[in-house]
Amino acid sequence: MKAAVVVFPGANCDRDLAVALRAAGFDVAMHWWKDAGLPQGLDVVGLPGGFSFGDYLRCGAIAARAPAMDGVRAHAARGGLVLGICNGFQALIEAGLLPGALMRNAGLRFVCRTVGLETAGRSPFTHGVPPTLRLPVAHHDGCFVADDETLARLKGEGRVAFRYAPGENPNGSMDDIAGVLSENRRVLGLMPHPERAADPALGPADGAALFAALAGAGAGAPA
Ligand SMILES: NC(=O)CC[C@H](N)C(=O)O
Repeated sequence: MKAAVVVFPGANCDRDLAVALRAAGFDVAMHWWKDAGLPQGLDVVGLPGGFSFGDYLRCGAIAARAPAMDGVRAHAARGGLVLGICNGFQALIEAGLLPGALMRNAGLRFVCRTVGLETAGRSPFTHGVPPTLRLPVAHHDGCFVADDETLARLKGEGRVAFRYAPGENPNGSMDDIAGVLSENRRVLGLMPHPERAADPALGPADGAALFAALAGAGAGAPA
């Protein structure tokens, strides 16, 4: 199984994401943001967390317009799997691959802590992931908002992949939304960081289940 991680200037989770994907069994290529055209035969494209282009304009706005994103769009259009974590989630929204917006946290502060999550939607990213897990968050623009119609669609179509556990919403996201899926459920944007909690040798490893799900999906397991 093949994966690529797109590296933007200012990304700080690209290596962690590659390590987690490799541990789950993927061959991982690092793909520089300014190179158009992703490697052939990819199962998964990962957009890492961080501060791409210094978070100028809006978080993820410049990354969304990088040459590599044309390849990401083409991969998604073919039904390929795309995982955007934190800044990667922001870039997927800015690129129009996921709906809604990620606004400044409700408390107007950078939030860096571990939060409880509930697995909500069925998808290639959640198959076999336990119903509750704990993952770290680290962001200042993580407050998911959407208009009423979009929110109703996301909920009605089971496209909320993860919610913050009751009382643990760190950023004021509507309906406690922590992660959303595309219409075909093969693009996931997730604010918490599974790649920072994926190796039991380093501490809690609830995030590993998500990469195992992806590996299963890449190998043709049911979504
Ligand atoms: N950890 C991250 O990816 C941070 C995302 C973004 N720079 C923010 O702070 O909201």
